[in-house]
Amino acid sequence: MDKSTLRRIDNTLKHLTKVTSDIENIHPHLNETPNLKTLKSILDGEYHFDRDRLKELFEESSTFDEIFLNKSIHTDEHREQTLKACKEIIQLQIVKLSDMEKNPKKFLNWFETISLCDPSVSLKFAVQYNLWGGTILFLGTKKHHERYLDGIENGSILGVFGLTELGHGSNVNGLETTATYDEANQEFIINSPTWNSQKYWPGNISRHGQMATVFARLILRGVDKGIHAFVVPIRGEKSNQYPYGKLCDGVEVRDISLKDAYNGIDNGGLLLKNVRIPRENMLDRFSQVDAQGQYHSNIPPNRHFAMTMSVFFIGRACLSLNSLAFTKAGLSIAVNYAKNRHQFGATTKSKQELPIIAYSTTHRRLIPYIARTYALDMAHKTIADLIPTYPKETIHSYTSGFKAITSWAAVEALQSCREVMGGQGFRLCNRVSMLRNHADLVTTGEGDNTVLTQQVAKYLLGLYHQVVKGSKKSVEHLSFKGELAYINNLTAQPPTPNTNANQLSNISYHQWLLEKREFLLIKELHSRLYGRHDDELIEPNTERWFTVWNQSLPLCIRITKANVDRLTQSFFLKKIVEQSGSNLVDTATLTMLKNLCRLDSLVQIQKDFGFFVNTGLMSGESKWIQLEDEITHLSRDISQHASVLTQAFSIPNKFNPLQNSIE
Ligand SMILES: Cc1cc2nc3c(=O)[nH]c(=O)nc-3n(C[C@H](O)[C@H](O)[C@H](O)COP(=O)(O)OP(=O)(O)OC[C@H]3O[C@@H](n4cnc5c(N)ncnc54)[C@H](O)[C@@H]3O)c2cc1C
Repeated sequence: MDKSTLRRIDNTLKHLTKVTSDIENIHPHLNETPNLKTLKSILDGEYHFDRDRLKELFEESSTFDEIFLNKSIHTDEHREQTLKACKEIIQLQIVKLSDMEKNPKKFLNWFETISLCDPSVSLKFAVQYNLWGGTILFLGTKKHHERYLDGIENGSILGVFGLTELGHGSNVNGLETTATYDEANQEFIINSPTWNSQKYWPGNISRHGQMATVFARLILRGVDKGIHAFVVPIRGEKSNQYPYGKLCDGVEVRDISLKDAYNGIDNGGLLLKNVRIPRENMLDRFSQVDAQGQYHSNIPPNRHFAMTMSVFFIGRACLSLNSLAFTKAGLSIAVNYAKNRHQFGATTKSKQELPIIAYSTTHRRLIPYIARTYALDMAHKTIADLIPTYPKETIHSYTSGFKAITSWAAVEALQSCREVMGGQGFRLCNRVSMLRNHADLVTTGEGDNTVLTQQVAKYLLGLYHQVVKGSKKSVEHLSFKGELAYINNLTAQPPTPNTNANQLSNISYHQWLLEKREFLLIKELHSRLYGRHDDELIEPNTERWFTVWNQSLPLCIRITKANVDRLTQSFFLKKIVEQSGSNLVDTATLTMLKNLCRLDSLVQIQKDFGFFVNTGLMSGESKWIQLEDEITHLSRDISQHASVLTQAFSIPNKFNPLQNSIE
């Protein structure tokens, strides 16, 4: 990482530590209603026109009617409707494929908005644009760009991203497909040597895909050069009999029948039997094979695979936003229900039944998730701002951590919405159980969450180790940089509030707790791996190292959660400070944002209460009761504005049932 990058990160982080003191001054009361228009414009962001155009299309075109929620439809019909919907979105020409690189903010905004309609549509784009398109854009060179990018963007060349195999999912480094170079013909021979080596899962395989990027082991003169990507045609000329083209020689496909969700996607298995492709079909941005079969690469062999995979962070950010959009829709629908559903009354004699949104348990089952959704939304917006300037490895860590925590939170939130809606939550037409099932896939797709947390923990551990290794100084006297710069300002004792206010409502106190937790967890992982055991250090990359690492995997999940919670709070605060500097935002709206931030931090702290008490970071006899009361009261106070908060998500009417009555 160069010095100017480090300086820039340090400045941003310094700014973030300062913002809490500014923010405490915003008026704390929640009596006034926040401004719906202002909230909506903050959430819609600078590309709000793009959002409006897409939402207009969803409302007006019957292609976006979710027929599968009202009756059983044939899978083929669902798949064709999904493709038709994608083509109608493409016709709006809102984004270009190159926006993934040149304007990720616009691209992410677009992707989040398309996640509001049938989720199969957004996943079809994840396959077509992020994965198939992304491999050509990021791993290919000019010749590939000229040949394929336009067709991918306008939907005339539908493609597959063939990474996962039946035998290897998370550990794709172990995949078996081979690409053997045939010097005489200047061709690669792509082969699936075993049943387990078939490409398994990719969308667009079983029906629509014409081409595929296939990840395979490059074999040159009998030597395995590791995993590289190749463009392989899988279907040929189209005809009446084969509207998407007849399978090419040596290509065998199978369909992965019905799934729990995303049935508009034609996921399948792909076996390649010695399929020949020309030499130029190797995606050669990072490494090349010349006509004589000589291998050239500027990247050290041990970094090649990581480098190849590192380009896909944008797809991971898209899936994260996918699950966030599902949560927004689910919360809107559940709030509609809770407002309109009346059960029981204040007394047995009272004729007037109460809307279930009046019950304290409903507050607790919905409002913290609304707070989390706002917090994660602001965090994703901040990450989108940082993508062009931050180092790739930091963005990789952010997008991995946020994808994991956002999708896990989405499943939890949508289950809560489902239960709040009683039996109505089960009806597919009310969408919530459907959204929950789709959010569930996000915990596995684009990298299994549990596996991703190991990458975040490794990144943070590496940064920590760089500073502490070989130093005789205690941690307090070391100077951390970049992501870990916050450690330099960590005080032993928590900040005391300026006024007589309750410490638990103090945002600086939350920040201190969240920072301390992350720091202590990273320190713990470091001492397990780099500390002395029976007075000796563990040699890295040994069986013993692996045993300790393996035992520490649950800790990696905790570290990722701690890292994402800390970042979420800082990024949310940063956005609030930006808004407070604008004359357009009224005090009631700012107050609401601040209290959503406060509630989210408190809920995350409560989830890990045992840790905070056990480490002495929180003490006091009735702390748990105080924390519980604070969350209950904040949830109650915010609940009176639940409708405004969820209306600001502006879910199109078509996808937002139960707004006026329950049928
Ligand atoms: C609907 C859908 C669409 C998909 N689309 C595509 C696509 O277009 N292209 C493509 O290439 N792939 C695609 N995939 C595949 C997807 O990327 C994989 O499912 C994912 O990477 C996980 O692999 P797996 O399913 O083999 O799970 P496994 O790797 O078998 O994992 C199972 C469990 O083992 C755990 N585990 C694995 N390794 C470790 C470890 N080191 N430490 C601790 N725990 C571990 C995981 O946490 C997980 O819980 C798709 C999958 C689905 C479901």
